[in-house]
Amino acid sequence: MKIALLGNGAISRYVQQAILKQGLHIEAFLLRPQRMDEDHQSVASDPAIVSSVTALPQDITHLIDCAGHQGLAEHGPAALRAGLDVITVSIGALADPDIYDDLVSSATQGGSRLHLASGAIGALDTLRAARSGQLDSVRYTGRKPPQGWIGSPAEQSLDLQSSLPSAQTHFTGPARDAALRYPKNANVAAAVALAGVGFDATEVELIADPTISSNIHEICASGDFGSFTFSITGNSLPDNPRSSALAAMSVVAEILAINKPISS
Ligand SMILES: NC(=O)C1=CN([C@@H]2O[C@H](COP(=O)(O)OP(=O)(O)OC[C@H]3O[C@@H](n4cnc5c(N)ncnc54)[C@H](OP(=O)(O)O)[C@@H]3O)[C@@H](O)[C@H]2O)C=CC1
Ligand SMILES: O=C([O-])CC(=O)C(=O)O
Repeated sequence: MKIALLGNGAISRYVQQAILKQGLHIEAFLLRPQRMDEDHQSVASDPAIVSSVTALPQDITHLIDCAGHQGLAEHGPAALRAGLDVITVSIGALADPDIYDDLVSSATQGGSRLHLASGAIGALDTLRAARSGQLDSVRYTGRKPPQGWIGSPAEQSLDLQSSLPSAQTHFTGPARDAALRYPKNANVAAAVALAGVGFDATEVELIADPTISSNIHEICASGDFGSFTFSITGNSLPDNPRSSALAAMSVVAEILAINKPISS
């Protein structure tokens, strides 16, 4: 397994430290051209720093996308066409039908696969199993402290900088709209949609809540299997209040799963 990392933000930095502890090496970083001069020696010995898939070393087998929707849309298809497996946490990008189709046709062409990390949520296995029967309804609620929504459309309806008097809903609608409008905040909505009833039938509510200090994600689903409610209170990454630590951990888990003879 020869790994290249796409992006060098909060999730990428967590992944770098975690996989090095597991004895895996980072062979290359795929970064924006203006980021190529930054120092990455602390986490990888002499990595290649490139700004396109074609410039990656020939022996790279996996591209790990920690760069968000734009990064996946820009580099994912080229990597898949070149035969690299791609692991991504930028799942909301798949809500755009053009990007989705491009990723599917590129993987088919390259004989490669796109692996979706589970991200900041759990219970996706339950949804996947439940949809084999009739899955009637799936509702996802994402709740973060006000600062977790900074830089999102929540800013248009709420003053996130001053203290909100109470929890405020700033989005209700289908998962497709949530994922496309909140590229840094609603990847979980996309993961829930893809595992369950799809982007258009999954109902989403997004809430800025001044009474909490963690990111709380909840799924309520019902169908032939019965019903379930899943809730997780996720700590943020120290470098980015928007992103839960579990999202970065799920990327690490996905990388480690690739070399295991038994997948669990
Ligand atoms: N599935 C899930 O549950 C979750 C998914 N996410 C997704 O993960 C993404 C990353 O999160 P996080 O690490 O916290 O965010 P950060 O903003 O800390 O890091 C993003 C990194 O990606 C880089 N980047 C962005 N676009 C490109 C590009 N086109 N080419 C190369 N590099 C690029 C940024 O570079 P620069 O600084 O130059 O912009 C930056 O280094 C989020 O945007 C979100 O979409 C996040 C949390 C949970
Ligand atoms: O990290 C989280 O808690 C969730 C998140 O940002 C996303 O779904 O994009």
